[in-house]
Amino acid sequence: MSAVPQQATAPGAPRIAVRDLRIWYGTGGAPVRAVDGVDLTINAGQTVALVGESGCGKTTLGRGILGMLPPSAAVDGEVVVDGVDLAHLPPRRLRAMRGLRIGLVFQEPMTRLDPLMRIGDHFDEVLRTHRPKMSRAERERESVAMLRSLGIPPSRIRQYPHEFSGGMRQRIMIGLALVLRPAVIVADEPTTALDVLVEAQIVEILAELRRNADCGLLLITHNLGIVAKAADRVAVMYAGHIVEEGEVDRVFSEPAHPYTRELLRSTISLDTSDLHYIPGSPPDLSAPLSGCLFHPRCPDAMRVCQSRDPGQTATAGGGRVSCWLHRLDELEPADREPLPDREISVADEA
Ligand SMILES: Nc1ncnc2c1ncn2[C@@H]1O[C@H](COP(=O)(O)OP(=O)(O)OP(=O)(O)O)[C@@H](O)[C@H]1O
Repeated sequence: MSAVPQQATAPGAPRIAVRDLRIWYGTGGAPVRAVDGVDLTINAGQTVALVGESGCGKTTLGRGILGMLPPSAAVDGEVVVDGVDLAHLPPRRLRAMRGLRIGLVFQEPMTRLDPLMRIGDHFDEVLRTHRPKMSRAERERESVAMLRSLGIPPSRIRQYPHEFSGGMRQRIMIGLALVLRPAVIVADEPTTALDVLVEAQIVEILAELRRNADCGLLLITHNLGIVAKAADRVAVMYAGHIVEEGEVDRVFSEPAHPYTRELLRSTISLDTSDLHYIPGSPPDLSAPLSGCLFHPRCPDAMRVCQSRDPGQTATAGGGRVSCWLHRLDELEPADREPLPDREISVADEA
């Protein structure tokens, strides 16, 4: 497969910086704090995977970055893309930025491609809207180059979406996001609707994208196998917070947070027939707990964990973790005692 077109941003320069982002949904009762003080940076050419159990806020964070939240959501904090804070842009300027600076890859491409439009016309429309000065010939050249870079023969440019396989349609979606050379692409579960073989192709494309394009990619996925193959860094989300972030290899081989460790254990392994799961369930985000939010389910919980937020501690390789186990030297002996009433939340599950 040939390379995705190159851009001029210095390798490793930040393309997006999310700072203290908070997103909550007003539901009539207490607000649901779906994203609660998230910091995240994605550099040029870097893929950051966002993982965590269902309901921990991954999609809300992705949509917050894209400025595509429902009207019931309120936002505070910063989403800085190439120096512009998107979280505080008026809706019209935000719409212009979206697509141009931030691309989006959806789970199910068929719902996003117009069945009555040829593939070439999809590319043409995107380029015409966002790059009005481009000539027709230039637009066609760009479209053909993009299709070729994604392994789709340019001869198919006049075909309709239904003439492509599911995997090819997803590649076309990736191409439509990439053709504008955005600073960052958000891909929310891009392989969920695909079979295993096609999923492997998409993973390869995402890995290729990481090597050759200089945009940043936020990859939201439940599939830790994909994270291992396609991401540079992983951010582990729990109850609206990023509890651990770091290089994929390091986080997977030496998870610093008990939640990360339990999440990794809960994936089905070919080496074992045991199916491990994390007892209990994530907290109600409209009535957050004090202290570390994972403490009711944490096998390592200490007394301090139920009352005091652990803040963030740097880990090796430029990572970070929010866990008192990494700040033991700051604790009194009484703080370090194991938490006696943890079984309550496990019983809740039953
Ligand atoms: N439109 C909405 N209105 C109110 N609450 C919402 C809305 N969307 C999501 N939520 C709540 O926000 C929290 C985070 O949901 P979100 O979909 O972001 O999690 P997720 O990690 O992406 O889950 P999944 O992996 O199942 O997609 C959940 O408690 C969810 O019920």
